[in-house]
Amino acid sequence: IIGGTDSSPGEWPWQVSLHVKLSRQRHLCGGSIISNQWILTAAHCFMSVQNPNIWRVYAGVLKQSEINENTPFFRVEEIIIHPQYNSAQTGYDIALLKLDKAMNFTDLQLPICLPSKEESSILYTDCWVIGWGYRKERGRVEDILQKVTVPLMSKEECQARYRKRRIDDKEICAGYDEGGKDACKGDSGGPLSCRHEEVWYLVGITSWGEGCARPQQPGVYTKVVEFSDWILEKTT
Ligand SMILES: COC(=O)c1cc(NC(=O)c2cccc(O)c2C)c2cc(C(=N)N)ccc2c1
Repeated sequence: IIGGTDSSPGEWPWQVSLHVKLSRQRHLCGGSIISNQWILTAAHCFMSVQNPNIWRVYAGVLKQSEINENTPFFRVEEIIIHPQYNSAQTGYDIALLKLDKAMNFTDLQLPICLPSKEESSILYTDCWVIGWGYRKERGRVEDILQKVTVPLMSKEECQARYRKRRIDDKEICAGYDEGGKDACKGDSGGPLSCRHEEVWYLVGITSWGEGCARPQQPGVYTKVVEFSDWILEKTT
């Protein structure tokens, strides 16, 4: 996260850290708890590592330094990548992780609401992107979960910023024309959370952007409401 601040314990209880354990172990992506057995994240997180057995899901953590060999984690029983996914830049950057066992909800690990299609006309004005990703383009994974507020923008405005690419209806953009606040590498898969009438909704999944926090280069997110049917089909 560029231009953000430290989060507090329990502020974003749906945020999880996805680690890969090979010879060493490291945070690769974020994700969101959407039920006691399912995590929603980005498909591009799995492009080099599709084997479910090497992934570890950490919930209820604020700092990466809290994670050690004694920290409890969930194993991944199944990775479901959207069948139309090719690359982050061409959309459908969405994936579901089925946990090997159902988690108990606590103050530190709770699900976020999926936006419903009926409410897709809501203009969200209080949106935040969070993660342990880079704080600058040539950065590294951060210790304390960072948060930054970003305004949503129209597809037309986003398309005007990304002339070389096609921004499709299943993507949503957010950011500042002057840059300076944005998600970045390592935040991928994490939530773009928007609060509406005291309830938080998972409006976007951090997907990509040209660099990070550059002027007129907004963050591009998978538009979760466009995948409601797919999510329900796969998780029920
Ligand atoms: C795996 O996720 C990404 O690669 C990756 C690469 C990006 N964009 C880059 O151009 C980039 C950023 C940092 C280092 C770097 O090498 C690149 C290519 C990303 C940019 C944003 C955003 N601006 N909202 C969000 C997630 C990103 C994930």
